[in-house]
Amino acid sequence: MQRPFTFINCAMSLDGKISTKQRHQVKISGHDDFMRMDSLRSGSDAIMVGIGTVLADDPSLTVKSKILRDERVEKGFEETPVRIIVDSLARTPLTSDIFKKGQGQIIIATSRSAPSFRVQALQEKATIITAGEKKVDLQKLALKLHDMGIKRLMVEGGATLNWGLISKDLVDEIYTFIGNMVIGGTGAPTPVDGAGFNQDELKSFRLESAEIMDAGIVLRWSAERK
Ligand SMILES: NC(=O)C1=CN([C@@H]2O[C@H](COP(=O)(O)OP(=O)(O)OC[C@H]3O[C@@H](n4cnc5c(N)ncnc54)[C@H](OP(=O)(O)O)[C@@H]3O)[C@@H](O)[C@H]2O)C=CC1
Ligand SMILES: Nc1nc(O)c(N)c(N[C@@H]2O[C@H](COP(=O)(O)O)[C@@H](O)[C@H]2O)n1
Repeated sequence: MQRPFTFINCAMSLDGKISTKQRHQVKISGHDDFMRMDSLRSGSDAIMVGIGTVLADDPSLTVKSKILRDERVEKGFEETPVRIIVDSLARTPLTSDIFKKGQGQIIIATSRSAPSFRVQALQEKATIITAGEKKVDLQKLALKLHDMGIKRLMVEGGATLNWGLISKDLVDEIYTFIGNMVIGGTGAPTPVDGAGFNQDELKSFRLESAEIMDAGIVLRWSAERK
């Protein structure tokens, strides 16, 4: 299957949480890790998030460094990589920051269950891709994105989208920044939530690097294929 090289980047607390139990965004990374993330954004053809992250964090997903934006333009790319929201029911608010900041293509990946009035409203602002009946079929979406020229895809969560991709073997690398705070909370999201694997289904990743950064550490993992 021809699909983009896909990697997840996330930041978690030392106790393995990516936001609070109220799903409020937490600044886990420090300056250097945000710069590392910006550089990963800039080197990608597209950046993807789930609708849960849009509703919780309202991210813009733009490249923050002017130097990196200028480098992209010099190479003939848009300042901002393509931004993709995985949103089965087309719930993305029309007032989202993603529509207000940055340039370039925005893709909303929906399912056939999305109400047509919401799809029509979003069509004014974004390219709509339909894949799947109730939920977005991530394998079909990956194929379509590859056909559209997206060869390197950065995923910025959240917990449920990460599960959807990893459980379908669609992830090649994971970067995890581990920060120096404890968030706690049984219901607070972790890097990968969803249904979870049974013992005989666990996915393995190989540790490629570990680098002390800010007040924490950044790990890079690559998928071990069976
Ligand atoms: N620290 C960090 O690095 C980061 C933290 N976060 C945090 O994560 C939380 C958000 O995570 P979460 O609530 O899990 O939301 P996600 O961003 O993971 O979005 C999940 C939603 O995506 C949609 N979706 C559609 N198809 C699929 C599919 N096949 N598989 C999986 N999901 C699918 C579903 O909604 P629908 O059915 O409506 O389409 C689903 O509920 C927030 O608290 C945010 O702050 C987020 C990013 C990074
Ligand atoms: N890498 C990282 N470190 C943190 O501490 C974070 N809280 C996040 N969150 C992610 O960054 C997105 C914000 O993007 P914009 O600055 O709006 O472009 C947010 O939605 C999370 O995906 N990441």
